[in-house]
Amino acid sequence: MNPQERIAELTNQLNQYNHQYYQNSISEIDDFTFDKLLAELGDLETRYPDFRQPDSPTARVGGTISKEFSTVYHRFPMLSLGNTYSEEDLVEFDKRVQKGLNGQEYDYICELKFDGVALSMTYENGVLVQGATRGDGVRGDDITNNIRTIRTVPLRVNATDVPPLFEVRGEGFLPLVEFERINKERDDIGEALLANPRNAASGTFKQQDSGAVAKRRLDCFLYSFLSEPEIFQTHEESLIAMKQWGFNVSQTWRKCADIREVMQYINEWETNRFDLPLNTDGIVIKVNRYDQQRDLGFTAKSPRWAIAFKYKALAASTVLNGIQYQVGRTGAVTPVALLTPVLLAGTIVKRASLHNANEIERLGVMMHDTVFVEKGGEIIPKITHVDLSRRTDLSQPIIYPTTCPACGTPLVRKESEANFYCPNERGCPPQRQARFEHFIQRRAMNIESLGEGKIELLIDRGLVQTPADLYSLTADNLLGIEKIFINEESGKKRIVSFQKKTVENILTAIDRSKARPLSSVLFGLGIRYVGNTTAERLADYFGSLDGIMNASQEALLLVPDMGPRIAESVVAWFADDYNREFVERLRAAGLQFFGEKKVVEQEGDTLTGKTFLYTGTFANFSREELESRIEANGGRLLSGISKKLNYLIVGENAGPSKVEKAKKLNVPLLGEDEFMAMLVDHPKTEED
Ligand SMILES: NC(=O)c1ccc[n+]([C@@H]2O[C@H](COP(=O)([O-])OP(=O)(O)OC[C@H]3O[C@@H](n4cnc5c(N)ncnc54)[C@H](O)[C@@H]3O)[C@@H](O)[C@H]2O)c1
Ligand SMILES: [Zn+2]
Repeated sequence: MNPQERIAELTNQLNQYNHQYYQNSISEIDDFTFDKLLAELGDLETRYPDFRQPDSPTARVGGTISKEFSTVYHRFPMLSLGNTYSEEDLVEFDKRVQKGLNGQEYDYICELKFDGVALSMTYENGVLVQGATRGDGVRGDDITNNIRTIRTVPLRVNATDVPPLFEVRGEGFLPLVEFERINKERDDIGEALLANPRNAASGTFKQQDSGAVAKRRLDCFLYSFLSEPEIFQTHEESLIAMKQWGFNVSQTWRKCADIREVMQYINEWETNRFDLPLNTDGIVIKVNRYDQQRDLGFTAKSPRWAIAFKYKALAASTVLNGIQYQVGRTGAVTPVALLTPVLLAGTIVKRASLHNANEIERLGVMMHDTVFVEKGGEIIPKITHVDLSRRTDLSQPIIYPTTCPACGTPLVRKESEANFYCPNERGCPPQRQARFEHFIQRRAMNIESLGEGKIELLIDRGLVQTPADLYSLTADNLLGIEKIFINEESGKKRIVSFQKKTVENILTAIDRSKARPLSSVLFGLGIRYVGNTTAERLADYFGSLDGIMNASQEALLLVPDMGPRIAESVVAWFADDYNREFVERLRAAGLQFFGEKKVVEQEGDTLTGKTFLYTGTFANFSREELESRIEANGGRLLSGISKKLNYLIVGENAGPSKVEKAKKLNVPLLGEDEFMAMLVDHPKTEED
């Protein structure tokens, strides 16, 4: 391939990766490879400037704006950062700075490079008035409502010494524990898992429903302050002041007198960064003094006074000795690689995740291969590739099981799903075990004193078959039973036994669980896709388990935010005699089958069969009032604008993108007065 063709190819390829990454929150390749390709393109363009393409990703910030949000123009451009993975390049950077400053003294501020989404927040008279994404650097998406859900972002700054108009910038992110929690919940109800915290954060910030955004506890670290005129002399001053004003500034930054101290900072954080509550992919080095920053200036894409040093993902090479196939509650089979123990980022790694059968195929990995494992954002490291140079005759193809490793039932693969499933829902031991664990969890029946091997023991002894059996347990059944568990890896023994105190605690917890609300009971049943929130909505809407159990798919779809996939799953679950019998036994045990029906009393039926959505604020209703009036008069709320929408109610400060979209789809717009008129059942006049 000649240089011209290579330049065209790289431009095209990188623009596509950018599109996926920024618009769809998907990484099609890893960052290191992306950065290598981008550097290759940059080199080629320097050598063959005539072949550079007008849309080259080397000269532009990678993102764009989207149609779903209104567009805002940044007062100061939001740029990218030059990056490097090598210390030599850093020394080069330092030389350029030195030269650019003509022998002046300077120092650096080092910060960690937080791996999330760049955010900009504007404050007027101390009040947060706008929050935006970086977009293409010049314009971004107005995501103010979503940014308001971040607890650590002050809605108002109470200090008297802030300028009347200023902007702060930072990195919005999903904390690692939150990422793990969401994925555990998703796994629990059979939802596809989120790929990594960065892409999850990016996808969350772009959601239309800020209520849904609030449920994911996003956070943000601030690293920049902008105002005109400038009120600080140095970046250091700005970090200190922002912290004092109540902004969330990570206290991991450090002032460094020269590039040697910068290197030291880099080395210290190489492994320490894994103890932070979020992913970091490097550090950012900034010239401290603002006047010097100004002297150094910008390229089209990034400041000349800063650079990002990125850590290569920490990798180690080891041998794949075996694969353990784990079966989850929904029957999904997940392969886990068993490795010769190896030290990686300060911890001994023995296992790595392999996700699913596709992943094994993609990697082309064979048993006894030497493989590279990397610690990325996730807690469990992953296998990134095979060291083919070390493949020997010992390597054996991996034969993915066709039957369940736990119960021997032939596995099935549903269309459009990457996982194989064991369909033996009832008899398969790990599935049964996981069903118990789901049932006793805090957000369900809250009998967590039964955890850690106790359920296993009860099942072993034949004391329980289904969670309904818990309600017939007596002290006589339980007292004194015990089992010794031996950890396969460490060989350590653990004794689980039911002593008097334990038995009392468990029986009390079981008894108390009878008072758990309807929504918890419903969640505890373990219906696929019925998470906590869905269970609450169903309970609020129907007010009784029988109501839900006997509802048709159409009736279920009337519940706010209910989609066909969930409705189908609910109907199918209750259609099963085995499940019905389980439910009847829970009823007999005295669980809560009734709840408070929180759905508003019917006022009238003038809106029957019509669908609504609203935008903006209203003189006569709060959001909640508006919603309940729609429902009380037989109407139904939709969560987005589509052809199915009959009316968009438009209030003050309505979202222009919603209005535009409605117009495009010919959805009629209603003013507040027009909507109120619809609520009144017009009496017939004498003339008709
Ligand atoms: N895997 C893929 O498909 C893919 C595609 C596109 C981009 N990428 C990755 O994204 C990078 C490009 O993204 P980019 O243009 O946002 O550049 P960048 O992420 O390398 O650097 C700029 C960003 O760093 C962030 N940042 C974090 N901590 C900071 C701090 N303390 N101070 C200042 N900024 C801080 C800011 O959000 C800023 O916008 C690429 O180098 C690549 O690694 C990956
Ligand atoms: Zn099975």
